[in-house]
Amino acid sequence: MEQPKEKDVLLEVNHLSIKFHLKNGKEAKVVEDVNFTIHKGETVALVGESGSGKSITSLAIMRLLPIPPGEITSGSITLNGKNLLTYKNKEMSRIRGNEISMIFQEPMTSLDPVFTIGNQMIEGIRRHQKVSKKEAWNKALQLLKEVGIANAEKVIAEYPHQLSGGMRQRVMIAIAMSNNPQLLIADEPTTALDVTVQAQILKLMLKMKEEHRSAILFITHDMSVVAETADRVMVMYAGQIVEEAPVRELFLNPQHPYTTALLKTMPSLETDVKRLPSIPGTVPPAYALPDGCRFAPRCPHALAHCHQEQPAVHHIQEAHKVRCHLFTEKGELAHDRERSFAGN
Ligand SMILES: Nc1ncnc2c1ncn2[C@@H]1O[C@H](COP(=O)(O)OP(=O)(O)OP(=O)(O)O)[C@@H](O)[C@H]1O
Repeated sequence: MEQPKEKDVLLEVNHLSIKFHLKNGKEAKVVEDVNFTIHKGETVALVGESGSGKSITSLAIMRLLPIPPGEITSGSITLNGKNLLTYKNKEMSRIRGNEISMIFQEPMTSLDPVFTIGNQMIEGIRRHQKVSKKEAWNKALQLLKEVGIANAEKVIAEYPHQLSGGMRQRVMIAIAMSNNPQLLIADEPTTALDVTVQAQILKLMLKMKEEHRSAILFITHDMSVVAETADRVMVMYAGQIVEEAPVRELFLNPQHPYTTALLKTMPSLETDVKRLPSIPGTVPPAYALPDGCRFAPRCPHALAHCHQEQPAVHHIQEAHKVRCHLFTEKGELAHDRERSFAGN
């Protein structure tokens, strides 16, 4: 993909921080000072282990966070220059399913079991477009064909439970694309499917994205999926983005020790899949974050300093940023860290 231009900015998340007020009186800082931009037509992956805050970030963009107990403590989420956080609920329901759509891991949670696929699709289309029932029906049928459902005339009259997991996810993609969204948020859309169907669904999402000229925010914990889909990658750890880079750059030149560790969890042709490494330790809970760098307790390169002070974000290159004490202000390896790397 060509270098995006400033005027092509679609979504801007600035200094977003979110906390949850827990029943035991504690506070959980689930997202902290998250900043990123998505350009028109771009596919951006948000990657990280379970519990890192990926879903909470996407729910905040959709304005679907449970508030309370959730609270957006700072920041803005701007779509086409307008801050979604200032919208009234009614205005936001016009944006949702229209300018921004979302696909979840488990389609049964979004599909209504008591309505046929056709009725659900028509409802969604007519909520945002002034078309007759007949026109909406034809559009639904055409979309089902576009997502590769061969017997669309039969499926349109069926109920969600009558379809396989892969078919339901195809239907969800058809519904998500039915109003030509500018941004599609896909939260682990293939995790529940078997490997062959996963590959088909990923291919289909990218095809639909091209045809409808949408951008995608792709949420996943799977680096292989990132390699196949994304233009740009953001790595999230314990509520913060710790590294961001174009996909090729991230895979060839990862800088954050967490990114390096995540990449090692990726199967390759040479790896024995049964012996795939996992990252030692776990993501700290958002109500008990460590002092200093949040990854320091698991980091093989951590020094005393890392356990005391939060690292700032450094630019390695224009589009490559990393939040780590390994780097000085100029984005160069810090002296003492250079020695630590050399020793490993
Ligand atoms: N309703 C809630 N109340 C309190 N804490 C919550 C709530 N929902 C999520 N969290 C916490 O927010 C943090 C981030 O969760 P989130 O679901 O965004 O992670 P994730 O990276 O998407 O993980 P996964 O891949 O498992 O979905 C976790 O520590 C989680 O326990």
